[in-house]
Amino acid sequence: KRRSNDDVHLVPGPPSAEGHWLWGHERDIAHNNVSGLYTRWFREYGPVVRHKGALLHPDILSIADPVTLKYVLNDNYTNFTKSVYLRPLVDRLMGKGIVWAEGDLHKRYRKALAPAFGPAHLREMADPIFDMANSLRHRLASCLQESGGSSTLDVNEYVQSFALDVVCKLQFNHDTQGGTSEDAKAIADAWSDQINEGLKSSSFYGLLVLRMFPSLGILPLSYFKAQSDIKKILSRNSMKYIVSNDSGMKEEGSELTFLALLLKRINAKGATKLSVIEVVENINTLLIGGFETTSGAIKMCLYDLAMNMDVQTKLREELVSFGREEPDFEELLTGSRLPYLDAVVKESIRLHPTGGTTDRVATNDDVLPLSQPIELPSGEQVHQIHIRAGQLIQLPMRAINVWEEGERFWPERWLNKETAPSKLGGWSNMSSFSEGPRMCLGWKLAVLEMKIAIFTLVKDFSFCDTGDTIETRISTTYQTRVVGREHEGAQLPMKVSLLEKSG
Ligand code: HEM
Repeated sequence: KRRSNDDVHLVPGPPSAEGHWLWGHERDIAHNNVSGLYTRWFREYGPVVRHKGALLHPDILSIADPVTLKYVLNDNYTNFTKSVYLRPLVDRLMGKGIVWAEGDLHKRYRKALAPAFGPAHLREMADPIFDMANSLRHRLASCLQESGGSSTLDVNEYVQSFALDVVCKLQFNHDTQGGTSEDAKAIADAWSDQINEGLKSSSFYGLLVLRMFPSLGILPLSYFKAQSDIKKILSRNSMKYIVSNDSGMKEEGSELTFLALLLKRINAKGATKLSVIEVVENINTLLIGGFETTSGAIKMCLYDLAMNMDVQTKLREELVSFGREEPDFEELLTGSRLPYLDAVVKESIRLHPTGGTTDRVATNDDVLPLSQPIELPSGEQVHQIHIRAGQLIQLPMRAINVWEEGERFWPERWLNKETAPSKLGGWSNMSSFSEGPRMCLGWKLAVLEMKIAIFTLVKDFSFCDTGDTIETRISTTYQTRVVGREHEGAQLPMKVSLLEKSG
């Protein structure tokens, strides 16, 4: 009945026979590098692709067409919610905050949270972020000095401690002392447990079964338990600051923490009023949303530089010749004085959108517009796709970004209007932070943090490839591990050396 009522069956895609009878194409997607299969399919079949779902799930649509994306994420976004696969996962990890919310609740949260990311507040964040980047630089330098100036390190670990440092400082004005405080250790350990659980094949099957039977989320499986543990730790942490009335705010108007800003909403009147529980769930959301994604982006940028030493050298020359210890907020955000740093960061975010992939489900029947018609074998052209309520749509961000622009790491593309991406919506015509009314709220902070970290680290250290083959997988977000040493879990080894001038 479904097939006769919509156009999904007309959309081209990989043959059903290529997919597993029970797991469809979804198992192959999960067992390939992030977005790897989607990239191949978009090239082969065009920017809208149909593939087979697991466990007899109706066919799934995956989209890279800019016109269709704009329709789903922007023009008619209220008709497309996150799926029963994604929302419970978000709830288990961080609660029913802004990432989980839909409809009016989402609008209310967005209005309440947006001021935390306004320009005035962001400007105040740059100095503390530089302080934490310098403390990371010292930690790394002293570790390398102990081993003669050079060593193979899991860059993941160092960058994660920095990102956690930053987010705890901005949330609560809590100093994690380079990730060594009790609170920071509890969060980091619980986080890496759930990432490593998520990398196991069992979690892939577990999540698909859960998509079919959402109520099974209460089963005591280790992956689900690891996710709930994170939420418990985060909520306990947030409540501690709320109950002790220590929001980290020193005085009105100065160093406003996220928590202080949100606590003001408890006494607010009207649409932006929040309850204590709503504050906790949103603070948890900002902590996780701001921690893992940004640390992933910094680590992947260092990896890109390690794999492209000519780019690393060219970038270092720009940073060293900058002339001052630190660029200011505007110089960082606009890239005006550091154009190559800006290009490197954009190129890395294009190739490694650390949010990984996201999805949407149509709540009502709808018609998807296309930028180019689909040509059927009969020669007939399909100019739009009728879909039914319940249609699942995948948005594989990496494949979307590389579909027209290519997979080569080439920062120079951003230095010229002719070669810079221009077709997609979202920041710098990329899907990495999504687009429309649900676009990433923290994108400016993420870019600021990334640039500060890369600026500070690349001036003083060199990052080289170890020769290990690195594979990328999604476990909540974009993860890396070493082929042949998958059992060691998420990691990103690199040979890091202290450059002479700072020795
Ligand atoms: C490189 C780092 C980051 C990336 C790649 C990233 C990516 C994304 C993406 C793709 C979404 C949309 C997800 C969807 O709708 O399905 C999103 C939403 C969101 N992000 Fe980020 N993010 C990053 C950093 C941050 C930071 C630093 C924060 C805040 C501290 C943050 C807070 C949020 C919030 C609150 C939302 C929900 C927005 C809404 O639904 O209205 N993100 N992010």
